[in-house]
Amino acid sequence: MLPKINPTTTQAWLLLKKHFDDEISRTKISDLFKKDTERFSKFSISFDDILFDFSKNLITEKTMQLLRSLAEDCQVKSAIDAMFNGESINETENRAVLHTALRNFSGNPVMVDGKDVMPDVQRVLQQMKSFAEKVHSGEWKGYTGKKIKYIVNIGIGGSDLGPVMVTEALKPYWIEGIEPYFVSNVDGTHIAETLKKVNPEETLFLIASKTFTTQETMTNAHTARSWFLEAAKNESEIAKHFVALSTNEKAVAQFGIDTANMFEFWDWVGGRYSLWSAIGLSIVLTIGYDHFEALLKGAYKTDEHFKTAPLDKNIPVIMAVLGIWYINFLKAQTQVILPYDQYLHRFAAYFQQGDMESNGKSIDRKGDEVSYKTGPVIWGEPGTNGQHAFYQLIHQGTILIPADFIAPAISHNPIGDHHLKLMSNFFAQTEALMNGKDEKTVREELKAAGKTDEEIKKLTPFKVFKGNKPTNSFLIKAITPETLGSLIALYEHKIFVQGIIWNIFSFDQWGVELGKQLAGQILPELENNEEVSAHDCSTNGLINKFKEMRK
Ligand SMILES: O=P(O)(O)OC[C@H]1O[C@@](O)(CO)[C@@H](O)[C@@H]1O
Repeated sequence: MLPKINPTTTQAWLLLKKHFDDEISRTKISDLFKKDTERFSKFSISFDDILFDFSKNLITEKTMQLLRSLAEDCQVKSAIDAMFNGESINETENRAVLHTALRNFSGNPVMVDGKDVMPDVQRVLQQMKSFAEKVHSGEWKGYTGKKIKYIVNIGIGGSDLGPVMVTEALKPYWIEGIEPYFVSNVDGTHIAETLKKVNPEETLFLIASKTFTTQETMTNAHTARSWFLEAAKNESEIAKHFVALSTNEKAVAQFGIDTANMFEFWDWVGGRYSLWSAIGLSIVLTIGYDHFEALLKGAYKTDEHFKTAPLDKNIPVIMAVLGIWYINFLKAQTQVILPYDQYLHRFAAYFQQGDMESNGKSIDRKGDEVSYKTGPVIWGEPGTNGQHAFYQLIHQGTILIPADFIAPAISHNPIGDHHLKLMSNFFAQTEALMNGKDEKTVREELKAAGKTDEEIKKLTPFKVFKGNKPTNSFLIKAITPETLGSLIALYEHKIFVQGIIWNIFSFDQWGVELGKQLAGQILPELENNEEVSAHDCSTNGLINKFKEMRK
């Protein structure tokens, strides 16, 4: 069981509040750098091919000591051990939380309810490996004897976002002749547009669903099945073109997929933490098993770091407590993730589910309403595009937005001077956010530009940058399967630590149920032309207008 400590009752929380009021509220990050030339070395950590620089945060050594104390007061270390040891820390669903077991290369067992789960984990990994080898070699053929070329993953949320993000991030590693596609939305456009790009003879559908009951996925799966049978005619051909990734063998069989073509995973794997499991089959088919294993090993390295590093040298713990510092003491409500790497264009989207579905909670582990802020809004776009979209607000807006900057030192596409220009922006933005530009400098620049005194007086307020905007920088040697695995796991564990300190349960998602439930009630109302009146007048009005528009 997890500790049930209200963080606001800890001594560290009270001291942090005083620390902010007495010191930090009047501190400038740029001044801290002026006072301490060793600041970068004090507040950065090298972790294999990843440099984590957190020196451009609004923190002092005292801040970090107090934040570490907060983690200690909230018993973060024992919670970490409880997770890795397979305790049922997902208490509302009475499940363990063991996505870490999926990438456990220690050789040690992982016990769930008295059983070592590692033999099953390794069996499924081997099943994924040998299946992918058959597909890639052409041993596995479609119903007309052709090799598989198109992989269509049908899934949503954790059964989609992870495979999409990883296959996009690792595009340089794609296997020649394999094209992955992902269908998630129940909007018919999604599958319609995808099916235009593939053909039945060369397409393998992966029906990815932990529960195998999700409306969007089942609807898309049945549409794909009908589309396929229009060409193949015989239901016996389905087995060559449909496999299932699920925990629900019964539902898979009921759908009509041979359970021999099922790649299983288990209820102790959360959907948003499942890319390491059978849900990752689309990744294996796209980049090959060896690269998928490297991804797992990268995450495993982070797991070992997370388990063993002291709290003040523990990257996920530092990421987590910095987030709490900004959310609970400096009143930030969002966190932006800015990967300066086009291949990582779905990285922020992935952690929208990972973070917001984990920590978007308002009831604590005792069942009481929390009295403090919890999970932030996660958002972001690749650099430099974000600079031309929303950096105005980050630089000169009225809300504090802590930012994570991520970039590879080495590009997979070293064309001309593109990468140096990208990186010059990466370095410049965190510097600009920290230092800003003061009034004196603005006036001098305007004067040098030949502006009149009147123009200078008028323009200066708009051109001042207050600065003092906090950022983290992750400088990665190159985005490879291994470094990507490590990076993803860093964020996973950051989310875990924040949930522990916020005294919430990060591994259930009851908040997604009500909408689905009401949609199930409304759907039959849409299937006839009768006027509805069972809802509020807005919902009634909208539904009735919808019907009118379609006449
Ligand atoms: O994998 P499945 O069972 O189809 O669930 C898909 C997604 O739906 C949820 O919103 C839960 O209902 C996410 O947590 C989950 O990743």
